[in-house]
Amino acid sequence: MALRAVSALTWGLGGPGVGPLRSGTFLRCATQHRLEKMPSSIGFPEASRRPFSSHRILVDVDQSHGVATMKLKNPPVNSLSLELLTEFVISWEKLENDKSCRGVILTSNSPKIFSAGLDITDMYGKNAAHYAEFWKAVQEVWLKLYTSNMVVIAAINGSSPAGGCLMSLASDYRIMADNPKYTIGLNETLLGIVAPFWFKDNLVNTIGNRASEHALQRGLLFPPADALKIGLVDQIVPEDKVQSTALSVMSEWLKIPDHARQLTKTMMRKPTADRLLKQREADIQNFVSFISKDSIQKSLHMYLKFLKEREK
Ligand SMILES: CCCCCCCCC/C=C/C(=O)SCCNC(=O)CCNC(=O)[C@H](O)C(C)(C)COP(=O)(O)OP(=O)(O)OC[C@H]1O[C@@H](n2cnc3c(N)ncnc32)[C@H](O)[C@@H]1OP(=O)(O)O
Repeated sequence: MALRAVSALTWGLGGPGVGPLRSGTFLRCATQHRLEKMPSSIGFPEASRRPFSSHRILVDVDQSHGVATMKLKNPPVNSLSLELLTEFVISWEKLENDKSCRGVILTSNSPKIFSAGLDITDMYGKNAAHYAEFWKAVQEVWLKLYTSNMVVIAAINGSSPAGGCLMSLASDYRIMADNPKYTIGLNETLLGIVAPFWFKDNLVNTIGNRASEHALQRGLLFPPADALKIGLVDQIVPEDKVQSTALSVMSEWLKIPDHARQLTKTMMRKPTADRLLKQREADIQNFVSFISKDSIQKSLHMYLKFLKEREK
């Protein structure tokens, strides 16, 4: 609340930063000054924190800095189940409605896995109604992340295949733990399934057409250094610095006046989001008929078996 109040009083605009005063001079806003002093390595002072949570989502809002940290918590591998996706949307809407929240750091509660991607058990052995509900929830989470007015930074503190990679791609900036054991990428073809057009669009917008063609066809999973090389992530940092780096990057992004940044983001992303919005129902039907095929169910069965039986 305090952030909006200061900027609205000063310029009559929605976001802080550098803006024109009535006299025509320019001044740095008090909020921006506070952000520059934001401690990036020690976390938030207790007094300004407001945590809330559900079974699978933990949120900690630092109201004085306008930044929330959202952690996925779905052991053992943070798979994106229907329940998690549903809880995600509810928590996200809560943050969108909180006028004091200008940025979200999206991360995982598990130390080694950001997210194992879509929960395969939600795509295997269920009925058409379940598949439709599940896919609608996947679409909703992507649309919320991709079109959010808030600054979204993915703090990728572990492996991030498929749907986990998609959540990162939908963020504004990606910071990954520099551990060669972790990988990130859209590996759908390895499961015998196909990344839908909007996964592909988001990837192409991020790393370009040729790199996407290569990565998607082969279902490549990139270790952090390679992900950085192709622009799949923006920064790699030692494992224990992921959260503090995310906080300091966030403070840089929040120096930009919200209204200007938001309009720019909309200009860049709306055509891609609209492509899905225009054919959302058809995309659900495509998914349901594709995933219900015997051959695809067989592939998923084999993949689950492979996961259970492979040597660790
Ligand atoms: C036309 C177009 C239309 C549309 C066409 C359709 C488009 C669909 C798009 C799909 C997008 C996706 O995200 S598909 C999901 C892709 N995800 C993946 O391939 C990741 C697979 N998982 C892994 O690689 C690993 O589990 C990893 C995350 C690195 C963690 O390794 P660990 O060694 O720590 O853990 P594991 O022992 O492997 O896993 C622990 C348990 O979790 C299970 N598990 C692992 N990943 C799981 C998952 N995604 N969903 C469910 N369960 C999972 C394992 O089977 C184990 O079960 P138990 O043995 O019983 O304990």
